[in-house]
Amino acid sequence: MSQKQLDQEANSENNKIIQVNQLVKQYEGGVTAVDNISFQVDEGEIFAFLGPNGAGKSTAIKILTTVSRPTSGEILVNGYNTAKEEHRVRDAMGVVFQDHTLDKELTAYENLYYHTVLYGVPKNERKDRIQTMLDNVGLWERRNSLVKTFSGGMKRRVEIVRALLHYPKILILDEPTSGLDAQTRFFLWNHIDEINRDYNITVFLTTHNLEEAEKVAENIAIIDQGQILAMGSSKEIKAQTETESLERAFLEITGYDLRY
Ligand SMILES: Nc1ncnc2c1ncn2[C@@H]1O[C@H](COP(=O)(O)OP(=O)(O)OP(=O)(O)O)[C@@H](O)[C@H]1O
Repeated sequence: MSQKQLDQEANSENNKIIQVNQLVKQYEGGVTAVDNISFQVDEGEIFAFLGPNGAGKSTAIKILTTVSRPTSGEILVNGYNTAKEEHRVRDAMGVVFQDHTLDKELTAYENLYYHTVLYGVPKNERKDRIQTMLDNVGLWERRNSLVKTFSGGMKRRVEIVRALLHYPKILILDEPTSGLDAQTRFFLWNHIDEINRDYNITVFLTTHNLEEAEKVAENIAIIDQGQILAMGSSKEIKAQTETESLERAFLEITGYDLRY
């Protein structure tokens, strides 16, 4: 048995679908955006990665999603190294980035179809998957509209569909609800919760909305200045800080000073 197979067997045994080991990222000019962090995410859990502006969340997500490489340390996704086995890692995950990334000049259907081609979804399954998933977010009727005519909430719903079309094991959401109205936020969190429960998809998310994180996440890591300052369930973090809400616990842990 190869080392890779042994590693993967070990991972599946203890169910750690994301393993972050002593991760460091230094940018040119000397900023240490991620400063030796380690944590693990169990398969099937909803994990929230929280921190103030500039804490290092996006930097860590870029490494996790193979967009950037670590200075040292590593991230293993489903047993594969994000810096060395990019394709395997990308196949295992669906990503919704903070900024909208759909092609505005194409229709919703065209955007999604393009993704199924790119990710090798079998040809005879493409239309059905798109129809079922667009239906689930209430947008099948709008499939032939150009994305540039969509509201922010509609775009986000299409982006979540796109992230799921190739049946990933992990869904990565970087501030999925920022700038969206209460109705869309309510809908999206319920949808994410449902996907997680029905298909055992692991969800790794960042958000500045701590109330929403508290409702949806089973485990939370709080990062600031590149370092993890607290980790556990919302209940555990509140108990550690003797606070009543995650928002207050977060402020106690990361401090009350404004960030630049
Ligand atoms: N390309 C870059 N070059 C140099 N420094 C960078 C670069 N990208 C980010 N940084 C710095 O690294 C640190 C972490 O930034 P990062 O964007 O990862 O934080 P964040 O937690 O995602 O913040 P936000 O909540 O505002 O999105 C900050 O000090 C930031 O200024």
